[in-house]
Amino acid sequence: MLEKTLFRDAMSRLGAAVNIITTDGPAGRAGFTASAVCSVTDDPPTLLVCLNRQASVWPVFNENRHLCVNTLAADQSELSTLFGGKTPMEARFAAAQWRTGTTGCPLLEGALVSFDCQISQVVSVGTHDILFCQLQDVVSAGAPHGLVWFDRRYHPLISAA
Ligand SMILES: NC(=O)c1ccc[n+]([C@@H]2O[C@H](COP(=O)([O-])OP(=O)(O)OC[C@H]3O[C@@H](n4cnc5c(N)ncnc54)[C@H](O)[C@@H]3O)[C@@H](O)[C@H]2O)c1
Ligand SMILES: Cc1cc2c(cc1C)N(C[C@H](O)[C@H](O)[C@H](O)COP(=O)(O)O)c1[nH]c(=O)[nH]c(=O)c1N2
Repeated sequence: MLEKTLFRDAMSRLGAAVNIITTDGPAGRAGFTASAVCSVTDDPPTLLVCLNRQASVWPVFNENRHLCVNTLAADQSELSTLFGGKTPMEARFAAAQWRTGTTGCPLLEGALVSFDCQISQVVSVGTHDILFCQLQDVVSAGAPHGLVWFDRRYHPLISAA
């Protein structure tokens, strides 16, 4: 089998949007940073999120069955680091402004776009769960200045006027 480090080095060459995945419900509120997010199908509108089952947030997402994918703007990289592990949950949420989406999940103020979803299917592969998420609502912001995780660093993505 291919060395884990070889795989990670290769994957570091794939630029990806940076997202904060949030949830709220019977198991409480939680959020984590994810770059493993991808469109699946537009009928029904579905995306996927890969979540490590070792993450402290895993039991919360597993019980709530709803999540919101908040795609970060160029000026939100510090928030990504905060939600990227180890920080207590209250401190993560205290660093930004939120409102409640139609599913009850937290929507991040200033995000490029927020996909409010119901988890429709879960498939476990190795260390991760693939969460298939059916869209219930979508909220887009104005200026699309994005944020990309590439070569183990953040890069602003500025849309030409
Ligand atoms: N898909 C993921 O779970 C994922 C993705 C990015 C970053 N991370 C976390 O952030 C830390 C720092 O990442 P980095 O990009 O600076 O360096 P890294 O060398 O750990 O990772 C390089 C790339 O490999 C992939 N990757 C990393 N950990 C993975 C995992 N456990 N499962 C599947 N793919 C994985 C991602 O595409 C990542 O950008 C990682 O150690 C990891 O804990 C996890
Ligand atoms: C840029 C970037 C990108 C990702 C991550 C981190 C960072 C910094 N992390 C790790 C994830 O955010 C972290 O494991 C969770 O915050 C859970 O950490 P705790 O277990 O709560 O400390 C992550 N984890 C995951 O399960 N799927 C993913 O796609 C990603 N992507």
